Amino acid sequence: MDSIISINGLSKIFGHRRALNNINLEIGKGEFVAIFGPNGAGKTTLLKVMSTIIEPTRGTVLINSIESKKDPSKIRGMIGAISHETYLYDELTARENLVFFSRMYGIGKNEIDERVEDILKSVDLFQRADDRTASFSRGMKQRLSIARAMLHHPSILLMDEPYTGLDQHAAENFERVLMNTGNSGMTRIMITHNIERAFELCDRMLIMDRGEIRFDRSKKDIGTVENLKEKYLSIMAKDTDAEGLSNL
Ligand SMILES: Nc1ncnc2c1ncn2[C@@H]1O[C@H](COP(=O)(O)OP(=O)(O)OP(=O)(O)O)[C@@H](O)[C@H]1O
Repeated sequence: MDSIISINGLSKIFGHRRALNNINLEIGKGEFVAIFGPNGAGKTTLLKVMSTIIEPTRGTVLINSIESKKDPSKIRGMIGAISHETYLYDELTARENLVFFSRMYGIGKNEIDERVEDILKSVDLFQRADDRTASFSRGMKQRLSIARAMLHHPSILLMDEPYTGLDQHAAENFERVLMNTGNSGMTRIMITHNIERAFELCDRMLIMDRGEIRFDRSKKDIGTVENLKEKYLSIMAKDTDAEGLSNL
C-alpha cells in the first residue's frame, strides 16, 4: 500500500490519563476511513495529533513521509479539517469568509477570486455567495466549512463528527459534496457515531476503545453493516465503562 499517513508507536498522555496507547496505523492515498468508538476512546485526540494541533507524548506521525513534529506548518498545508464547529464568521458573507481563509492559507491574490467562485459552485452555494453566513442553515454552513477546508487543495481531509446538527436532507447534500471531493484522490478520515452512513460511504472501518485501535477492516472484508454493528457491540461488551451504544 502506498501510505500517505504512517503512524508508529503513538501515545498521548494528558496528566495521568492515557488518551492514545501505542497506535500503529498506515493509511493509503485516496482511502476513505471511518473511525468509531465510545466517548473518550481517543478518536479526536488521534485526529488532533495528525493535524499537529496536539504533540504526541511518544511515537511518530509521518504525512507524505514528513515527520509532523519536524515541519508542522508544511503538514497543516496538506490537511483540511472539518468538525461540528464551522469556524466561520457569521457577520461575513460566504464569499468574504472564503476570501479571508484564502489569505490565511497564503493563496496568491490573483488566484483567490477564481478559486473562491469554483469552490462555492462545487458546494452548491454560488447563488448565496453574497449572503451573510448568519442567514445560512446548519447544512449550508457545514457545506461552506467543507469549502473552507478545501480552499488550499489539501491532500487529506479530517472530519470530526461532521453530521452533528444535520437533518436527513442536509446530511445527504453534505455527502454528495463529500463524494465529489473523492475525484481528486484525496484521503479522507471521518470520526462518526453514525455507523449506517459511514458504512455506505467509507472503504475502511476502525473501532477505537481506550486509546487503542481494536478493529481495522475493509468494508469488503466486513461484508454487511450488521456484521460491523455486531463487532462494535462485542468490543463494547468487553469494556464495561464504554459509552456510545445508544448512538447505534
Ligand atoms: N486537553 C485535554 N486535557 C486532558 N485530557 C484530555 C484532553 N483532551 C482529551 N482528553 C482525554 O483523553 C481521552 C480521549 O479523549 P478524546 O476527546 O480523544 O475522545 P473521543 O474518542 O474523541 O471522545 P468523544 O466521542 O466523546 O468525542 C478522554 O479521557 C479525555 O478526557
